[in-house]
Amino acid sequence: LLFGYDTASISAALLHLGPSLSTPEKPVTTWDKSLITSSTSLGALVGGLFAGLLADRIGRRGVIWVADVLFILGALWQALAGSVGSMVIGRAVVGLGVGVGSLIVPLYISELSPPSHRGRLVVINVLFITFGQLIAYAVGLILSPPTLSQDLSWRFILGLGGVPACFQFVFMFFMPETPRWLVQHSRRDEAARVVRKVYGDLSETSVEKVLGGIEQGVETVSKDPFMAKLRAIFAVGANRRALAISCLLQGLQQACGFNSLMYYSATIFSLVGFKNPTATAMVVAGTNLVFTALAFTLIDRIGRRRILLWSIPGMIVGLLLCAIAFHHLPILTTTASEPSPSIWTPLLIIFMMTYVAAYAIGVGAIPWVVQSEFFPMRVRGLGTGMATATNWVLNFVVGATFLPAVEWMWGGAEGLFVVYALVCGGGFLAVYRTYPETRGLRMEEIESVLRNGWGVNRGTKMGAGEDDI
Ligand SMILES: O[C@H]1[C@H](O)[C@@H](O)[C@H](O)[C@@H](O)[C@H]1O
Repeated sequence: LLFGYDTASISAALLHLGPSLSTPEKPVTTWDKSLITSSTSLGALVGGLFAGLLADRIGRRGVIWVADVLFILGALWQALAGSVGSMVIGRAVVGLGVGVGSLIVPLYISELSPPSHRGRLVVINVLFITFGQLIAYAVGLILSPPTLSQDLSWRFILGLGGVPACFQFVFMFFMPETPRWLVQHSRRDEAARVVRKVYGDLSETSVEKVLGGIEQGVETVSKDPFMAKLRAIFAVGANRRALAISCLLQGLQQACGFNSLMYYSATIFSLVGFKNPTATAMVVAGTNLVFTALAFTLIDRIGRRRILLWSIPGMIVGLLLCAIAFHHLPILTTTASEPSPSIWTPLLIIFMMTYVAAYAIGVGAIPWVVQSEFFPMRVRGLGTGMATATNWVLNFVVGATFLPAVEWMWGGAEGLFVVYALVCGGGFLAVYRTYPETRGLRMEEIESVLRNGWGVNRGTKMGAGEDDI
């Protein structure tokens, strides 16, 4: 929820922060706005890279607390910012929190949950990201002028991100550490207590079995120095393929341009003359939430691969239709000018909803699931870290280039949307050729599929079992 709120709240805030952060000599420019937006992604990249290492030292719970502190500090900093520079710092601090959260929360969920529930629980995480984004838009709508003055509105929209972090900070005292980390730090009794609590009615022999499995995995992991893991991830064919597919999917999730809508949809809608751009932008966030919920129900029934192969063509159609609509829409250069009524305005919303729906049902959620189930224990930390980093690097590129690209190319949003469509086309081919179906397969079966090379398994075997949690 915090990940979602803090990445999306910028959409409404961007509409109002200009006058507060401008000086007579230096008004806030498009570049400043891009920098303010994308500093969060850059912070997230750095945060994600360190989170894994920290998680092994101070525990998964400890790192969630660290993320909360960053969320709270960053929110306060943004709310009090007086210049573009200090705003960039505030957003980068929040970004650190987002990056730490984006790595640690799926890890925490997957280490704590029984393997048969892992995929769907990771989708719940994405569902909450999209819910946080919707809340951010709703808060943006409610607090925008005239409810609050222009200066107070964006300060409250961004500052409120600290509130859920305070709640989580307290709630985490009532949550357990993961059994895997406890075993790794020779706290076996506590680990047994957590396993009993999570699984409910497990017999003592089964608890021992689960703990035995964890111990085996932990042994191989802790004996490996970092360089050995690095070698293993590139030299072993199955690991290399797992890494390539995870990074490919995370890269596609961002390079398809979705977050340019998430961050800038209010700006886009105000440019094409919508009276209430934030309300209109809520359509984007709402569609994302609803179709991520649908993904939750479909992911185990239809299979990851098949959903992706439906999702990407839908995105391409949506993007090309948006490009056509942009081509026909005049761009307003001042907020005072009135657009002439045009059929393309409502059509643009419908086309964007098509794109967002197609994205949310597959590309929006599946990369997070795949990276949590593809890597064997030995390289899991490193592999998920690298895939998450790929996500944030491309998130940064898309966030930083959107406004300048639109400004240069305009009527150029259409050009950019065609570029996103081409990226999706490449993504489709890559997924079609390389990504094997893993629905219902156990960890070791996934490994054997990956060992045997690209795209060998199009099977649909059901019945997830236990594995090396
Ligand atoms: O899975 C999430 C989700 O799709 C969000 O809506 C998006 O903003 C994030 O970048 C992505 O990682």
